[in-house]
Amino acid sequence: MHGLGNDFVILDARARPFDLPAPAIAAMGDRHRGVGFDQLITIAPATDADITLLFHNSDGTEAGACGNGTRCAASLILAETGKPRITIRTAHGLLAAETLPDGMVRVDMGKPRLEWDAVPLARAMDTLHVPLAAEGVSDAACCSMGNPHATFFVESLDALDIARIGPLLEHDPLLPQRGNIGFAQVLAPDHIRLTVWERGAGLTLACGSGACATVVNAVRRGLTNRAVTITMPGGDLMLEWRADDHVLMAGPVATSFTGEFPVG
Ligand SMILES: N[C@H](CCC[C@H](N)C(=O)O)C(=O)O
Repeated sequence: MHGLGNDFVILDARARPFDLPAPAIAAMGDRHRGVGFDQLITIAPATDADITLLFHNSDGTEAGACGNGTRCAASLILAETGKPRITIRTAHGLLAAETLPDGMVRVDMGKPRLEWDAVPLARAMDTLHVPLAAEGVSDAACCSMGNPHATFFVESLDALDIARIGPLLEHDPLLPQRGNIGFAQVLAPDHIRLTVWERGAGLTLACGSGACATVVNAVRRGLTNRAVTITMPGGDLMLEWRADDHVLMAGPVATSFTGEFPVG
């Protein structure tokens, strides 16, 4: 499936639990020799929710959150159960998802974490002004949506060589668990243009948790309203950082193909 070109292989492990080792995930994630994906999403049973979701990047590493993947997997369970709303157990807590009247899938991505050790950063500092820098960018705003995000607000995205500076910033020592790196251009108080270099997956067409982190950081910097459209290379997501601190994200989902994968 994909959400705005942010693509996923979604495995249903509810009937038969399995544990894929990191090298097997990376092999499946290889776009030339495997299936290829930004993230592998595993649907597992839950005792206190409709499902549990686990996320792995295409390099085999685990991620605590994945916004677009959550929307995609949620759409399967919403269709399967016929429920108007489902709950999802993730490493970032219990999330809720629903289908909107226009067919978009909306997820309540929970609350952002703004403390330096929650991002996490390497040492105590103000997460609104983090001295990360690379050619053309400086002064990041950081937060966690269950995974680490750094956002750079720039005059123009067109001047940046993101494929070059993205991996340098992802691996900066200030980010001990590495980071998802967002490059944001504020077009209007309700509109942001965003490209994300993802930890463990590289340049993506869209990133849901990155879009959540961007609206949070933009509002903290006084740059936008709390409700914004975020335009990424793959398309638009609708974001709202509500007064109760929850971040809501809505957008389209699509199924590319279905199949069976032998897990041994
Ligand atoms: N594509 C995902 C983000 C994956 C984050 C992952 N790259 C990490 O290591 O945290 C999304 O839509 O939120």
